[in-house]
Amino acid sequence: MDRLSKLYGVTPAIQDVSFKVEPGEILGFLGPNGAGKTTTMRILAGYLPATSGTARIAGYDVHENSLAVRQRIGYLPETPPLYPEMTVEGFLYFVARLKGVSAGDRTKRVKMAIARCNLVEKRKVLIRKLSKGFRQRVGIAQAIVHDPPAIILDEPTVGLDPRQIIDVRNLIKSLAGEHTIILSTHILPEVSMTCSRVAIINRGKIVATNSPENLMAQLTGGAGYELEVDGDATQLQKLLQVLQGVCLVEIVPTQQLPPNRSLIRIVTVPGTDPGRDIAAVTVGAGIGLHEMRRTRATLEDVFLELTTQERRAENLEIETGNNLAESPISDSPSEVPESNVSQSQVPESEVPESDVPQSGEDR
Ligand SMILES: Nc1ncnc2c1ncn2[C@@H]1O[C@H](COP(=O)(O)OP(=O)(O)OP(=O)(O)O)[C@@H](O)[C@H]1O
Repeated sequence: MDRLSKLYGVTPAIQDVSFKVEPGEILGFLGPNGAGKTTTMRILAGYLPATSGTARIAGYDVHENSLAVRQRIGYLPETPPLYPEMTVEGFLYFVARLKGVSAGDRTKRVKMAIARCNLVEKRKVLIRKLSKGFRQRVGIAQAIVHDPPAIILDEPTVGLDPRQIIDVRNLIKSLAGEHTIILSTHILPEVSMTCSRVAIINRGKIVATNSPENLMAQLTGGAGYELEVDGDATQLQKLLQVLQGVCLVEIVPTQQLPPNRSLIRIVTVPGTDPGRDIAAVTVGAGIGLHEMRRTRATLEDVFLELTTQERRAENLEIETGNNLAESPISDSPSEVPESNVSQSQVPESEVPESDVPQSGEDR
């Protein structure tokens, strides 16, 4: 996707969003609430027109060829588009037909989706009788039933219990390779556990794209060392603080060390490694060094660093009055929400239930 923007009325929900997803990879689209994830997912899925910019899936422009795109993607919106009075199997036959799977292939595809999503025992059960975790699996099954090359999952684990979350994450991981997956989430561990690459969005703008490991390595906001030393470390703190490559030295209050021992946390300057000097200064000062270990930035550190940097810069601009043209994204809905979505772009999930068969027998 290239420089995708969406205005709701005059309020920008996303601005100049660009990223590329390689075949077979799982890209995590990570951002806090209201960052613009759902808006981006819906544009990609061909259900919402962008105000400007372009996006292509499997070579097809999501706006100009939205029908072709919808046949080539599986989309799981935040609320799965399920029909409670249908059986799991009946619903999947219905979706397969809707997605253009030929009558001859339907049984094979439905069986495959049921098996992939571990729904064999539930295939004859009415959807309304399923737990949330199983419904989510049905949601994923409907997204893969037509074997699309790309799958778009909007917050796929929201509202699930820890066991269900693990199951759904494993299911998603097992789909990579065969399918290209974009998964939006505001949950950090979801990204590090499931995704090979991450795009971080904050207030409508992409602030970083990389593998979780590279992000953690590059933005070493929390990287450095932890030292366990004998006695009071106040003097050592002063000596370490002036070393080249050292950003911050703090004595961490902890009950977990034996008496007369101190824990020191050192944050280092990104791209430097003053480990040898830290050890030399400590030992040279005659201080007993029990342990010295490296600490690395977590994805959480990276995320906080990126999202708070933006906010800090923005606050500064507001304070100096430079931000009048670019007002921050408002959380209040504008008057022109979905009205610019044409009827043909309304997803199946939004089809009134009266328009769909009420039994699972429509094949
Ligand atoms: N239909 C709409 N009309 C007006 N504003 C909207 C509409 N939908 C979303 N917005 C606004 O656009 C911004 C981005 O919303 P979006 O739902 O894309 O974010 P999100 O990252 O998916 O958030 P969440 O994780 O809370 O679902 C928000 O400020 C939101 O209030």
